[in-house]
Amino acid sequence: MANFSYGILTDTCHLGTAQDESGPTLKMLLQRSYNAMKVTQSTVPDERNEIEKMLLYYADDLKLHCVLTTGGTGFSPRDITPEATKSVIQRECPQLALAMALESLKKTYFAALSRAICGIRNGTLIINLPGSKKAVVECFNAIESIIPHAIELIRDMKGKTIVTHENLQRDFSFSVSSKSEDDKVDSAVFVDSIRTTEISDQSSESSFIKALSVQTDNFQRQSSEIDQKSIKVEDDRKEFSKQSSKSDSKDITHLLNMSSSTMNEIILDDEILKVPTRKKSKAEKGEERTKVESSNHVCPHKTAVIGDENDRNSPFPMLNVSDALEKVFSTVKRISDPEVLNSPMNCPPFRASIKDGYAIKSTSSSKYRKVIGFIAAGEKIVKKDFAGDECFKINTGAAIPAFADSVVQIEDTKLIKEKSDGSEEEIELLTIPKAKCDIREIGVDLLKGETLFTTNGLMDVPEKTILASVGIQKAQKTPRIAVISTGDELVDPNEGELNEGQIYDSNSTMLKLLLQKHGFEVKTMKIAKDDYKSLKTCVVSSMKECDVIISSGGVSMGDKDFVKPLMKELGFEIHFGRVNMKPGKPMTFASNGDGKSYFALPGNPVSAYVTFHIFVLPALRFMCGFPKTKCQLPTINAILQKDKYTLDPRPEYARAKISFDVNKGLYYAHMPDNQMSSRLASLIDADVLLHLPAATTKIPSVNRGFKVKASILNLHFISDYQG
Ligand SMILES: Nc1nc2c(c(=O)[nH]1)N[C@H]1C(S)=C(S)[C@@H](COP(=O)(O)OP(=O)(O)OC[C@H]3O[C@@H](n4cnc5c(N)ncnc54)[C@H](O)[C@@H]3O)O[C@H]1N2
Ligand code: MOO
Ligand SMILES: [Mg+2]
Repeated sequence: MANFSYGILTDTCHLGTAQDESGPTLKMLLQRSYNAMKVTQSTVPDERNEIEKMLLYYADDLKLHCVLTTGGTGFSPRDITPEATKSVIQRECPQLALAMALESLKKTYFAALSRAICGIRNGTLIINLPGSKKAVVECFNAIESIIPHAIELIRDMKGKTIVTHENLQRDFSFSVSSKSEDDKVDSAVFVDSIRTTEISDQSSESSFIKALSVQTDNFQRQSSEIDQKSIKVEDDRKEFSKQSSKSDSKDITHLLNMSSSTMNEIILDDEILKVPTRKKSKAEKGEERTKVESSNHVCPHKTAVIGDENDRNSPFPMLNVSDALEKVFSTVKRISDPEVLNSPMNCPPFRASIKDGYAIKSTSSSKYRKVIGFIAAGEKIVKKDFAGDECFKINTGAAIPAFADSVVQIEDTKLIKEKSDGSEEEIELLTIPKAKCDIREIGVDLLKGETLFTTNGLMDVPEKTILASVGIQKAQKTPRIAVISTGDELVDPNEGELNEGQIYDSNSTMLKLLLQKHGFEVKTMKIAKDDYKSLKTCVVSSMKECDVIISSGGVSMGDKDFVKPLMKELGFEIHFGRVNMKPGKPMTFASNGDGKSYFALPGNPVSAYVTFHIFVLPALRFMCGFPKTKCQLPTINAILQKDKYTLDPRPEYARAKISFDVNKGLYYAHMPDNQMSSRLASLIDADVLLHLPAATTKIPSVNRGFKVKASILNLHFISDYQG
């Protein structure tokens, strides 16, 4: 995301004598959500011309990308921010104000008393927000994800616009596909690759242009603000439309990604085809899936097809990873508002010596100084006055005597005389002392009242350490998490021997340790039997204690895979039940009205490991207040060191080792052949997850030298240094 410049203008009318909390909160939100580096903040009195002047200054002189006002939007005679805004904007954006109003009205009817407006002046987006801190947070959250995109549109940043717009359209997006499995994957991959913005590295040029073409078509239809000129690559487009037009309407229906509301328009090569909305399956209606699917067998070649009552395919549309992740981000709730923590004390709280040496008076010209005392760290401040030719021996970190103004380090002195007990009596200064030398002044590290940092639930070592340094004890605020393993075959590795047909439960250990590794605690851990009642008891009791449930197993097509029907029965909305990824296809995510999130990971251990990193970890970090940009695993680009790898029809997260060529500054990915999702051994030495694209008819495999994005799994992610 580009780093845009923001302005915050607080109308002081609502403040009275109180301090402005909304402005700083807003600044924090901008920094947290967009990593905003440039935020200009000021307050204005509730005078219309003053507000207008500041808005003009922000827009015309500073040319800020976006200005957010807080306060002055109400009904009282002093509330004139909307009027001031109206007089400077050239184009009004009423739907932005509506988006905020709709969100606020969910919280309180009093939101109807806001007259906030939004609009554009030249290249600057101006947004009125209410005055109260709480309302500012609510309104900002309502439009958080749309502001950068709005700016891109205003500034006519087309390249970015296409990518961002596609992200924003996730609820209405879909992958256009054709009859053959390969071709279907082909177009889905293009859409995914462009959406994840890693276009240039991994796609061939024509793939990229083709993807851009598909994207552009969709995008252009939905935004009248955007240049209508389409990007055409004739050959690719012809082939694409030829394949697409082969599909009958039933096929097209199956291929729609119906992740949210009923999408019944599909845009295909300049035509809008109306396709019938698919009849809901019993499972989607919340009826027990066992009745529908108890004897299911699904042909593996049709895994992306959405089933209905007449066939045995999964009724859940298969989302691509980026859409599924966006769904997670837009569903899970931040567990606490960010809070600015200020230092309750000065650091250091007293003048401290920076060196082991002598505390002296720099005002004295005496070369020789009598040593009249010894001051160690931790001792009280020596308050008594002393003569210019006297000094105190002092240790690093000890309090400077009240009447000393300088420290001379031991190295710059010479011992002249010792007492009979061996202690120092007189020294000679070898340098001319300067005032304030080697003294750490009060508050030089931190001033009382100075901002320490903005909290999020999950504090890292520097945050926890700085709190310790000022004596604040603050508990982490992380979600309460339940981990549930499902399966009749599972035996707790700490208990009992295996009988025939049984295996040890390794997912519980894995998920617990992964959560702990990333700073989260597990509140409850359970193993549920593969029967509906046992699973229900387990989930219901976990829901009482926890905000997040992470289960593994029981989400695929088996007649004992009860997780999805149970979610329905317990009132969860299933946001997705399949994802186009390998491993991890049956990955499921649901939430309920009480703000509980349920991540149902596939049972295969490696599938659970991968889906944890791709979905659960980012969600938990997001809940704790991290900006989206800091929720996912960090990535690098690596060069594949493998002669030929046949790509899967699904985009694959392959485990690989990384070596680093120190001279060339390049990362190389070494990928073992056996990537089976049951093979936990593939995780040993796995430094990264490679993002391998799905196979297409044109690119069925990748070779040595293929540049691939890789998500870093471990702190020590370089197994070998070369050169
Ligand atoms: N007809 C179809 N069958 C399957 C499909 C499909 O699309 N159609 N998808 C396959 C994929 S992909 C995956 S992944 C698995 C996911 O299955 P479930 O989430 O339903 O998990 P289970 O069936 O309960 O178990 C799968 C596998 O994992 C082992 N397992 C489960 N829990 C644990 C644990 N805690 N520790 C260690 N190992 C565990 C379990 O024994 C099974 O071997 O479905 C495919 N099937
Ligand atoms: O996609 Mo499943 O997660 O391979 O084993
Ligand atoms: Mg299963």
